[in-house]
Amino acid sequence: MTSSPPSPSASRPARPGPASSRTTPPPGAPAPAPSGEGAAVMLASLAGFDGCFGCGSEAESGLRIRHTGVEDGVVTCEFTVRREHQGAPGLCHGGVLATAMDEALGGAAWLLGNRYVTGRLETDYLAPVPVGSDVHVRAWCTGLDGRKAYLEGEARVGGPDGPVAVRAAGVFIEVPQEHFVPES
Ligand SMILES: CCCCCCCCCCCCCC(=O)SCCNC(=O)CCNC(=O)[C@H](O)C(C)(C)COP(=O)(O)OP(=O)(O)OC[C@H]1O[C@@H](n2cnc3c(N)ncnc32)[C@H](O)[C@@H]1OP(=O)(O)O
Repeated sequence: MTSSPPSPSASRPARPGPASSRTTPPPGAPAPAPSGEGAAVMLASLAGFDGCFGCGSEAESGLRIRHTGVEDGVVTCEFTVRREHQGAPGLCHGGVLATAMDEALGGAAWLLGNRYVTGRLETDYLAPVPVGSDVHVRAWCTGLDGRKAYLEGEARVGGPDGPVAVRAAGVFIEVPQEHFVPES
């Protein structure tokens, strides 16, 4: 009689959530109440800037991520994996997917009504993402602690309810406008 190997779900422990201790808000850190006002103020402050590698229309080599909405504090965006995004043959590069997560978590941070930069970004890759895929990303804030905003997000393949390919958690740090360098 031949025996078959145990199924992955039987042999491996369940995967933990995306956040490590460094991307988990400290006990008591408030989760912000959703508000559309912060997004409006921040979008106005970015008016005329199209150079973002993630979402900028003027960034020719960028991902051209499309921001599709904000609801109850959750930011949604999407992009299509092109040939130039490959890592291994036929599959999206992990750094490209990390960029998309950075963009979405960053958007959920800026939604809070202040300017934030990425301090730490953690990513779990759960499934390969083929070239040609539409990748749907969502992100939300899990807590605020002084200048630190804690964020989580996930990327799904093929549609908003498709299989989860990436999960991410991060800490974004609030900075003043003067942190940025004016374009020359
Ligand atoms: C819908 C809305 C759409 C909006 C669209 C817009 C989308 C935009 C999307 C954009 C997406 C793309 C986004 C991008 O690509 S952002 C570009 C990539 N990121 C950077 O360039 C950041 C580079 N780093 C720095 O500039 C400085 O180190 C910063 C400013 C971050 C801190 O230096 P600063 O001297 O100012 O502050 P501090 O050192 O006193 O630290 C302050 C607090 O922060 C805590 N800390 C610091 N580092 C980390 C860390 N790694 N993990 C955890 N925590 C960290 C630190 O412990 C301290 O906590 P506490 O001691 O107070 O408790």
